[in-house]
Amino acid sequence: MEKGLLYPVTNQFRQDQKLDGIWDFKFDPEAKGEAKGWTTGFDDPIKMPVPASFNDFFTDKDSREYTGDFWYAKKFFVPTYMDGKKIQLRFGAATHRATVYVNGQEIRSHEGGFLPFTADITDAVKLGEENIVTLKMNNELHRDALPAGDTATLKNGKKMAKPFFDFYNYSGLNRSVHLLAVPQNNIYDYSTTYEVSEDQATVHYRVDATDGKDFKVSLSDEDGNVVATSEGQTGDLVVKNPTLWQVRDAYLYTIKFELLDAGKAVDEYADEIGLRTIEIKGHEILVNHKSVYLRGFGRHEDSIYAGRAFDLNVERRDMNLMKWIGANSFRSSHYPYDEQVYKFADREGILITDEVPAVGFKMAAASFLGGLNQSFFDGHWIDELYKKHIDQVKDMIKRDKNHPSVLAWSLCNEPDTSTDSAVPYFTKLFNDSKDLDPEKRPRTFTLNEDDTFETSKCLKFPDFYLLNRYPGWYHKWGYEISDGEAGLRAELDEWKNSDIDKPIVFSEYGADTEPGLHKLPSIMWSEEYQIELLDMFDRVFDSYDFIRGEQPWNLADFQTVEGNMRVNGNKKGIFTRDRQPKAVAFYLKKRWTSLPLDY
Ligand SMILES: CCCN1C[C@@H](O)[C@H](O)[C@@H](C(=O)O)C1
Repeated sequence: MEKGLLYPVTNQFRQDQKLDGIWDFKFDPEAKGEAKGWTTGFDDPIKMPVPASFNDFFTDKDSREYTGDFWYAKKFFVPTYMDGKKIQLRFGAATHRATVYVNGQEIRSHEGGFLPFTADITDAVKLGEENIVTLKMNNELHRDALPAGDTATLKNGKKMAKPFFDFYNYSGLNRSVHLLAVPQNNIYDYSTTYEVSEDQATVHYRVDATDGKDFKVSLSDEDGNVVATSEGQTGDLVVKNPTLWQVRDAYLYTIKFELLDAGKAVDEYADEIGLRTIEIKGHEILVNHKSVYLRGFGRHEDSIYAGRAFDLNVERRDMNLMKWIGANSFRSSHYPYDEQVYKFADREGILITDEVPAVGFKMAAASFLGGLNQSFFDGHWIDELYKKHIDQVKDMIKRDKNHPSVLAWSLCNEPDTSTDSAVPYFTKLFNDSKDLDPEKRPRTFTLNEDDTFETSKCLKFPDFYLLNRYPGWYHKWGYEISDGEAGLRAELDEWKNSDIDKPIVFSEYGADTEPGLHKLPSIMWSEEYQIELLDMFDRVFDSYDFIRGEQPWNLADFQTVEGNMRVNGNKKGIFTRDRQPKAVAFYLKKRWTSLPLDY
């Protein structure tokens, strides 16, 4: 678990320099890089862009599909003005694990390919000189790691990723690398909680520094006017006649913390926050005490060329597509996204269900991807897995807790909850995570269609339900879709007649659709069928008032493992992988823009 995960800033006390660009890269299939001295660099490097997944740049299959150890290296200069500071390297995402060396000195290791970590290199760097950072990385999949899968060894000795999940195992330095210089005595974390009413908002804050509790705190509006001040490690900022952060109508204040030593400022950290509250009341999801109906998508960080790398250009396009279609939310399926995604959503007033990469915890569902047909939670790997799982839940919440756009935390995607062995695992997970978020936002996980009202043994844990349902695609498909609708209604009638009074959001449903394939009457894979399937689901959604959200799968087509069920990836996108609309996009736009924005 990381001590602090504040997003890097430059100010009068801090320096943030990105090391993005071309790095040296080399595969290490024999895992002998250390023995060969690669900790201080290596010959015959491949010139590799960062941030980027390495896979799709290559023209040979062995390189694209490479699984095992691989290395990055980059020379960087540390200016003398950083002398006296704590000097750090911050990696936005190293997928899936990394060991960091600076000038040949091992600094630290990190497990988990979708959350940042910081390496303190103060004692390893040479000031006023060129230094070298190298990373030994590895992208193998294991049942006791997130995301879950296996790594097979083929008869030719090459390793192969066997994901228990439906997205490509893109690997590498997928997000930016920052060279940071911060004061020895620095602010490393803060949190806020809110009370809001028409004429007043109160921001309860807490701020933590490595040494000292003497702080000055201010809150400014979007015009730079200071609207409230406070002092001390904890306190309240009271705003009269506030402009609240609303769904699709965002307003961001700037909170600024100054750390004082003997009355003199020695560090400062400023960030944008939104004044809003999140509640679940009965089967309603409330933002600022007002019921919200979620409409949006499951997504992936995925694009042509750079794979899973964060790309500002793609994110700008995706945000515009979501605004165009009338969406107000998305789930960060199936892993926490780059921090800049949350900043975009903060600005656009879009709600995020933030999901940790606990995906593939279900052998049966993974069977078409090569899993086994048994209960995942009966496995011998569970104890080791749990340590990594809760560690990444802690870091996800620590990193993302101050974003107004974060609505809820999804602690798992489609776990195997129909067996008794899942219950102790989820009991521990929900106990260990209940105090991590100062705002106590709702916690949930997605329920696969094997995990129904009848069969799941873990329905008591989620604060609201995320249902992934695929009648019309994975069963009762084509002309049989009417039986699919009947089955869906039968399950929802059980929820309706039960004593459960929590919101249900449909977090996945959809049909693979080849853009440009038209058929009258429809046929599966045609654009017409995708519309028919969504129209069936929408008829069902409109029949039950406890359904408080619809998030079809997926915003855009995305890459998966190759297989006889995938046509160059998953084609359930409402938009193509190059972000152009399929016919269904116009159907959804008409439905969603007919609803008030803040409905
Ligand atoms: C059946 C598993 C649920 N869901 C997970 C998601 O990651 C997949 O892409 C999606 C699908 O198969 O299209 C199904």
